[in-house]
Amino acid sequence: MEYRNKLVLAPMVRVGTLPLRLLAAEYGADITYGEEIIDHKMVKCERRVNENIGCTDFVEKGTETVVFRTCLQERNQVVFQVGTSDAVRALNAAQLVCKDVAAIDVNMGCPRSFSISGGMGAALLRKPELIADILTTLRRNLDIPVTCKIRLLKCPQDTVELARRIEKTGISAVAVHGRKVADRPRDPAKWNEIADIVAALSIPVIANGDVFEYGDFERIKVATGATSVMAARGALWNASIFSPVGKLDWEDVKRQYIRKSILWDNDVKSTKHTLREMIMHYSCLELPEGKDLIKSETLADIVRLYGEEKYYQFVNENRTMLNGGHREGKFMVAPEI
Ligand SMILES: Cc1cc2nc3c(=O)[nH]c(=O)nc-3n(C[C@H](O)[C@H](O)[C@H](O)COP(=O)(O)O)c2cc1C
Repeated sequence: MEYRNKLVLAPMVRVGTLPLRLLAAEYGADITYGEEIIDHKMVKCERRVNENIGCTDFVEKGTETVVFRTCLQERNQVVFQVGTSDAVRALNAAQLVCKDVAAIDVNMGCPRSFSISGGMGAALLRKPELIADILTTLRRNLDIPVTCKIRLLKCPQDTVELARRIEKTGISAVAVHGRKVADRPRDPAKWNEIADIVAALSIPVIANGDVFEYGDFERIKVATGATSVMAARGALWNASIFSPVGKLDWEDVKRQYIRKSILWDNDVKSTKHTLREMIMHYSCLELPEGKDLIKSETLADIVRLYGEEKYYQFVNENRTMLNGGHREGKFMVAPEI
């Protein structure tokens, strides 16, 4: 996969499942990261081709829990992000999925206590030897590109030093979230500190932080010198941020997202969480839509809430026809109803 001059959908837990990834790609994202999946969880999964939906699932053995769902359509652009604190376990997780995705990324930026206490995410930033072990092990044993996503350290010079060590492992690119571990999302991203890293490295840097409009892609590129740009919240709120013709009305984007959730039978928790975030940004959860969404327990409830019964019925009655296209390498497109 080529990492230069790309628009990238950032990894987002619960949000970056198949419907949002495909929607972002339709609007113009070149590379789409999946949500972080912890290696412990992934190694308990088996790969299953899901003939009914027309996708490939990684399902926790002994359960029907889908941990990761992907499809042929995104094969050349989807990145599997793993949460890990151990090179061998990370490799085992990556080997399960590497034939179905375009690249593997290691999360080295997550500040949540769950990650830190497990030695994962941002905890890795303090362990350059372990970083080198994980990245080198993945790179030597996988045929697809390996990358990582970091945050800034307290001292800019230390971040540059760490980035140089990361580059030496031979990975294909590094994504830099321009915030420090202790920073909150409302703190402005430090584009100037991303620029220091870009200046020090030869591999592509993917700049991340505070991209909310299409024009911000160019602004952050100019400010940092980075070749590629990654957007998280801007894309979660309105996936058409990737469209060069400008953002579409969020109600239209929301409808497309719901239809993709139906088409790919998305986990209701993911669909609900993503819609909740959109509503909280553009509207208010206290209004009837938000209240009804909170009460929804199944995808069918969400279908009723948004008046998508006809579409739901069409998809469910025509899965065989839709999936036939998938098998032939064409892609599933349900007509407008
Ligand atoms: C809902 C949500 C979930 C996130 N989950 C992940 C994740 O799984 N892995 C990761 O590396 N970063 C995760 N992040 C961080 C984003 O990828 C990104 O680095 C951060 O939000 C800054 O980008 P932004 O200013 O465009 O939002 C998440 C952010 C949000 C808002």
